[in-house]
Amino acid sequence: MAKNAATRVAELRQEIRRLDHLYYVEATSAVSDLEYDKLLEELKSLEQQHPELQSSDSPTQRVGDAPVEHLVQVEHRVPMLSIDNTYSREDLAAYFERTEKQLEGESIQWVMEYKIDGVAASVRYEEGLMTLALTRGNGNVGDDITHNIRTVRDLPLRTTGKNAPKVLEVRGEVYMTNSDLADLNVRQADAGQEAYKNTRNVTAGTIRLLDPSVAAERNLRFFCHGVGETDGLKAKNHIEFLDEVGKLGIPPTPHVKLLKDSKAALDAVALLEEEMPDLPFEVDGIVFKVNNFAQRERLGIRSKSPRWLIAYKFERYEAVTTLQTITVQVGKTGTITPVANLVPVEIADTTVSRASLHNADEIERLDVREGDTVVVEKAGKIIPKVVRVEKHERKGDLPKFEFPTHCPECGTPLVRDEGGVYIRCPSPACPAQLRQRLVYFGSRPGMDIDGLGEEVVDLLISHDLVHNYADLYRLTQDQVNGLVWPKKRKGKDGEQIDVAFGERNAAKLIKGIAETKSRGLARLLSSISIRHIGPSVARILTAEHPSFDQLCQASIEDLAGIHEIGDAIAKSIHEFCHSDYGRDLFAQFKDVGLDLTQPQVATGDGVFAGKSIVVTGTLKQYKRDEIKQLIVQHGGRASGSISKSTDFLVAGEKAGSKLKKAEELGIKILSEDEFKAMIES
Ligand SMILES: NC(=O)c1ccc[n+]([C@@H]2O[C@H](COP(=O)([O-])OP(=O)(O)OC[C@H]3O[C@@H](n4cnc5c(N)ncnc54)[C@H](O)[C@@H]3O)[C@@H](O)[C@H]2O)c1
Ligand SMILES: [Zn+2]
Repeated sequence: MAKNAATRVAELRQEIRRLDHLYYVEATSAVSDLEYDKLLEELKSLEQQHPELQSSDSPTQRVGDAPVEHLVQVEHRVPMLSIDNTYSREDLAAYFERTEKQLEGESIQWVMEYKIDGVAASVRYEEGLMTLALTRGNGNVGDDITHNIRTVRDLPLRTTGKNAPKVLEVRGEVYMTNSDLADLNVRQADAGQEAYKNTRNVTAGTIRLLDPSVAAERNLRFFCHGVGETDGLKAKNHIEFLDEVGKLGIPPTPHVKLLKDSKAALDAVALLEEEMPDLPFEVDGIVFKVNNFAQRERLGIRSKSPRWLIAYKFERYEAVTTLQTITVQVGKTGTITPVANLVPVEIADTTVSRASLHNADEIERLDVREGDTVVVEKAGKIIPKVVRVEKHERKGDLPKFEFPTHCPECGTPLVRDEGGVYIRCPSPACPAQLRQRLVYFGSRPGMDIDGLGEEVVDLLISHDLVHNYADLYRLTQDQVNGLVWPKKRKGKDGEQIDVAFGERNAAKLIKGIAETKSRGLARLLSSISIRHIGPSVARILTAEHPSFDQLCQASIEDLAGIHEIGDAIAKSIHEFCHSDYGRDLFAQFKDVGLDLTQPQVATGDGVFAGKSIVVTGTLKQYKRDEIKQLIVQHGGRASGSISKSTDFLVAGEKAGSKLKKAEELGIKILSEDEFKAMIES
C-alpha cells in the first residue's frame, strides 16, 4: 500500500509541477482549475495519510509561481501567500465552523469580496511614492515588475491626500476588463495573430514583459484587496483598510460586503453570484475574510495560506462556438426567454447546444446576431450563457435579431411587464404555461393535491390527458394505471423494462384529486394563477362575494371598494370573471363537481380555529360534506389524510385504518357526539 502511495505521490507531484509551469510561467492552462485542484487535493490527502512521504519541496507546501529569468528577483518583506479554496457550500460552511471554533466565544465579522481573476501583485509606496512592484513569485521572492505597474493608469505614482503612511505595501490584482480584451483581440486579428483566450492569461503574460510600452497599450488595471508591510496605517480591520487606501487614490476591490456572522455570510453568496454576470471583469469565485486584524493575527497561518480567509471558487468553463439561431421559449407565468441555439460544443464534459440569452435587453447589450461567433460560459451549476460576441469574426453585415411580437405557442400579442425587463405572453390559456400552472395548482400553497407533483404533471401532459385544470378531475383510474414513465428500469440481464404508473399510485392520485373538490372558492381562485390573486386576496374577495356567480356580478367599482383590494386586483379578477377563458373554466369546474362557494366564517374564529381535522367511518348524524362544512365554519381545516399535523379524528362506525393510524400517532379521537358538543359549546 505504502509503495502504491509513494508511486502515486510522485506521479501527482510531477503532473502538478508541469501544470504549475504552464500556468505561472507560460500563462496557459492544460486543465481546468477544478481538475487541477482535485489533483492537489489528492496529493494533500495522500501526504497526510503517509507522513513519511512529506517533503518541503512538494507542491502542497509551496506557493506556485516561478520567477522569470530576465527579470530581477526581490525578496518580499512580508510573504505573499496563497488562499485555501473550496468548491462546495458544505466545505465553506465547515470552514466557517472550524474558524469559529478556533476563536471560541468571539463573534466574527466576515468580509465578502469577488475573487478577481487576474494576477497578484504587491505595490510598495514609501512616503506616498510608488517605489517597487513585485509579482507574487514563489511567495517569498517575486519578480520586479515596477516598469509595467507604472503603466497601470488607475494606480497613482504618488498617493493623493496629505498623510501618506511611511510605508505601505498594497496587495491586489492586476487585471484587464472584458471589453479591453475584445479590443485587443480585434487588433490581434488585424495583425494576423491569434486571439487571447482570457483576460488572466494576457495579464500574466503582459506584466512580465521587459518593454513597458506593451503593458501601456493593453490598459491594465488594479484592485487592492490586501496589505503587506506597512508603517503608519490606521486601519484596525479590513473595511477600514479599504477605505483608507481608497482615500490615498488606490482603487479598493469593489462590491465588498460586511457580514455580521457566518450564517449571514453563507446567505450572502447568492447576492454576489447574481451580480456576477454583469461585471465588466472576470471573477473566479468569492473570497471570505475575517474583518478584524487582531483576530487574523490570532488565527495565524498554515502551510501556505492564512487561516483567516478562504476562496469559494466557481467551476467555470468557456468555449467558443457559432450561434446558429435565436429562438424564444415561453416559461413560467408566460415569460418569454430568448435562447441561443449553438453549434454543439464540449464544455466541462457536457455537450452544450443551447445557452440562455436572458431577455431582450441582454440581446441588445451583447449585440448578438444569428451567425455570430460567441463565447459561451458554464459557471458552477448555472445554465450556460452567452458571455460575449467575437465581433471581429463577424462575417459581413448580419441582420439584427427581431424580438417576436406574438407568443410562439398561442399567437397572443406579447406585452412588456410594467417597468420590467421581461416580455410575457398574457394569455392564461397558453399551452406553454400549462405545465407550470398545473404544478402550482397541485402544490401545497395551491390545491394541495396528494400525489400530483412535477413528474406526474409531465406524465399526464405527455400522454395528452390534461389540457386544463378541470381535466384533472376527469381522470379515471383506467386512464392512469397504465401510463409508462419515460425512464426505464434495468432488468436482471441489463435489459430495459418499462415502469408503469401502477394501480396503487393511480388510485391514490385519483383520490387525492377528488378530495380537493371541496376546498372551496378562495383556495380555487388562488390556485389558478390569476395575476395578483394570492391566498389572502382570494379570502378577502370571497368573504364579500362567497360564490363564483356572486363574484361575477360585482362591478370593478364594487370590487375596488372592498377593504384591502386595490384597483389592479379589482381589474384583474373582473377581467378574469368576464373572459371567455374564466367563464369556460368555471363552467367546467362546475361540471366536474367542484365546490364554487366559500363557507362563511370569520377566519381564525371558532372551536377548531387553526386545527386540522379528519373524518372517517360511517356517520349517523351528518353527511360527509355537511360535517366538512361544519369543520370549516368553526375555523378548522377538513383534511383527507392522517398525519402528525392532524389535530382531531372524528370517527364514525366501522372506522378502519385511519383510526388505527390516529391511535398510533396519539391523535385525539372524537365521536360524533363529542364533535357535536364541541361545536355547540
Ligand atoms: N488550470 C491549471 O492548470 C492550474 C495550474 C496551477 C494553478 N491553478 C489554479 O490556481 C490556484 C492556485 O493559485 P493561487 O495560489 O494563486 O491561488 P488562487 O489564485 O486561487 O488565489 C489566490 C489569489 O487570489 C487573488 N485574489 C483575487 N481576488 C482577491 C480578493 N478579493 N482577496 C484576496 N485575494 C484575491 C490574490 O491575488 C491571490 O494571490 C489553484 O487552486 C488552481 O485553481 C490552475
Ligand atoms: Zn402564449
